[in-house]
Amino acid sequence: MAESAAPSSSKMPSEAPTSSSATKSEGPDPNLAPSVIVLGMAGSGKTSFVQRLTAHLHAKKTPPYVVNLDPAVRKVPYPVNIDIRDTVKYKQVMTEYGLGPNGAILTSLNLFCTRFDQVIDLVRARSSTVPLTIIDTPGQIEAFTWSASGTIITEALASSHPTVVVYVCDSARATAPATFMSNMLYACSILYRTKLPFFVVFNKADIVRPTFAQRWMTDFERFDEALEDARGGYSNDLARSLSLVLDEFYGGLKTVICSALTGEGMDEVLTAIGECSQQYRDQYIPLYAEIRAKKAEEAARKLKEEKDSKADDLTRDVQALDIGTVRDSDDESE
Ligand SMILES: Nc1nc2c(ncn2[C@@H]2O[C@H](COP(=O)(O)OP(=O)(O)OP(=O)(O)O)[C@@H](O)[C@H]2O)c(=O)[nH]1
Repeated sequence: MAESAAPSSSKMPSEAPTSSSATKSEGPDPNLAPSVIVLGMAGSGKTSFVQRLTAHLHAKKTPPYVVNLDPAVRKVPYPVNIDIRDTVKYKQVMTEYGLGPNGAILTSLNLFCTRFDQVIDLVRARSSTVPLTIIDTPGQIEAFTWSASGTIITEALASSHPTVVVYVCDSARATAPATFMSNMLYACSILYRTKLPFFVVFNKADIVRPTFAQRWMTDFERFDEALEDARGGYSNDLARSLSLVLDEFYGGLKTVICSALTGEGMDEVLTAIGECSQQYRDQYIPLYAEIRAKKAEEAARKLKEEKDSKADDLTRDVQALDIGTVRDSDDESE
């Protein structure tokens, strides 16, 4: 890792890790600086957004701590503190294990995540001197959001200190109602999967003003009209139904309009991060405590079941032994 703690990539884990040593047993510290996980579809502008937000914070003389989790990116255009590429060589992973691009990204993340506890330690150590930690993720969103290592990394951060998810949406592409709906479905699934405080950034506002998207989220009729204009047949019917389903999701959703190109909206992004960090303290920590208590209860129940079943086996063995002993002594007396 750039503040380097390097897991060796010479051995490929046979499958994705299933648990993390990164999970801090003592529970989250709400007073540490928040970590911001930046997600979004390929090309939505995640890296440009991280670059702009980093520059914005540098200009305010409060530089952030920055982590790059994209092993396949050729050039990182911002000052990075921890870079997955210093630890895992993506091209080497590809040739060594005969993998395609996506398999190599997943494997690189798996390798990195086995030592993510060291990243957490570094992030926590810097927490008193930086306003926030920004985490850039791989281009293919599913490599992070639907992988075991993505879940482990997210949970390791969330169980350590305030963690916020930012979903970057490409406003220019979202003008098509079906693409907009795909983005919203993705955003919604990430929210329900991570349960973390969350907001959507409508990026590339310099190309298209994303006020249309905000209107679609608050006024179903407007979205319906856009669907009529798009004339997409079955997919429009589907988008219409989904829009009604997503109504509740839209209701509690924070959105920010920004442009990573011009720098528009960066103060609003910082405000949203602040609000989400507070939401983490007020809502996620109690939820997390509840989840931990449930898990501990479940583990204790399983342990007791195992012990009881072993005790039953032992009793049966002893009984069988007794019967054998009685038979043996009967045989002897005969
Ligand atoms: N006009 C404009 N272009 C942008 C903006 N943000 C990003 N771009 C452009 O969009 C393209 C993709 O941006 P990236 O930052 O590489 O997007 P990404 O999501 O990190 O891409 P991958 O990680 O490769 O999926 C680049 O050509 C950027 O210059 C923006 O706010 N306005």
